[in-house]
Amino acid sequence: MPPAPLPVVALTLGDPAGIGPELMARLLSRPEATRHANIVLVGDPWLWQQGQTIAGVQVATDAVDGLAAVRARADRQRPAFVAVDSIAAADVRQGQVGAAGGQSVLQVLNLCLDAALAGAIDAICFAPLNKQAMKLGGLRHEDELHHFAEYLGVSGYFCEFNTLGELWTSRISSHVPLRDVASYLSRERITQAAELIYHALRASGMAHPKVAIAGFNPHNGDGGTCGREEIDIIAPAVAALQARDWPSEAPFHGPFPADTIFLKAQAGEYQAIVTMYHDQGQIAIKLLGFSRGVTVQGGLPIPITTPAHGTAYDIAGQGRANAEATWQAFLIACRMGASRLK
Ligand SMILES: NC(=O)C1=CN([C@@H]2O[C@H](COP(=O)(O)OP(=O)(O)OC[C@H]3O[C@@H](n4cnc5c(N)ncnc54)[C@H](O)[C@@H]3O)[C@@H](O)[C@H]2O)C=CC1
Ligand SMILES: NCC(=O)COP(=O)(O)O
Repeated sequence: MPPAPLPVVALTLGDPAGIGPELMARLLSRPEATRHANIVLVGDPWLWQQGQTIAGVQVATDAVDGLAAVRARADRQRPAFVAVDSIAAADVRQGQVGAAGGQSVLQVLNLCLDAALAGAIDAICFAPLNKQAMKLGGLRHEDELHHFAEYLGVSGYFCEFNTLGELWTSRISSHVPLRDVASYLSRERITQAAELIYHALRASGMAHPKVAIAGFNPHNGDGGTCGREEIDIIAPAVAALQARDWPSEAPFHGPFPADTIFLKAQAGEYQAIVTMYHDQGQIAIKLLGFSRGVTVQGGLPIPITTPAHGTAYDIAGQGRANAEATWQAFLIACRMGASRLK
């Protein structure tokens, strides 16, 4: 029997002024990488070379004309390389925000999104980008996920999943100022974020994921004396979820005080937590495993993953970046990409 086809997974170098090129060089220097996917790296040749130099590795690649040529390659033992001309070396100041860097990231990601829409690739794993640079470089949305959703024509609920091994989180609000967060809370958004992560975990192979819904105010609002969002919005959303027709016990529970729910999830009681805002989930996930955290862009028609950490400008160019989260993001992209081929 012929071996199962490998998913075509596109990798990008991320923000040129950050640690992304170094991370991708470390990732691709692992010989086992090409056993998980038919890999195609998309980037500027000078930047790829710089990343390898910083990481202290050299990785042989096969030049291909475009992303459409990758699936049919005979030899997948080396990553394919699609060269782009998105930025000049003279326009990059390592460790500094730059509009040219943000524009370059958008150009490369759009190329990958076009390839995904054309069916030429099965998943994308991107190295960290810098949202400030991207906004300077032309991003019109609060973050890249909103850009992806518009580009791919998504009409349903989408949000980042932050994952650490078997523990996943979804969000009601994301890259918005903290003072605006309360205005994002609604029964509809909470039920959609809960169902989205439930179905994503089921699709990833978990038969009966249990989902906890976090509260919003300190101590879950202390019976309404410290904020009413739990009573007015979150508890009714959980009740609406529980009232639906589930094959066995309803998989949704809450709201729970946000400062302790991660302890229960860590003990295995829940596999997912719906968080109300970015740092409610991310502080916990990053404390539990900074070097393994992965962000999955949830609700999109193709899998897109990235490490949970960012561009780390303070250590860019120093050869000190830990590539484990990038490796985990790559493995998730490979798994999700492979499941689309079945
Ligand atoms: N995957 C992505 O595209 C992500 C991008 N970002 C973006 O990154 C930019 C900077 O974000 P920050 O909040 O400063 O977080 P950051 O994760 O870039 O840096 C926070 C601290 O963690 C350290 N760190 C991060 N990654 C590391 C690694 N692989 N190895 C060793 N140390 C590491 C940094 O040196 C720094 O001290 C922002 O524009 C943000 O939007 C943030 C998270 C994810
Ligand atoms: N660029 C991806 C990104 O910023 C996701 O990180 P986070 O919002 O999950 O912290």
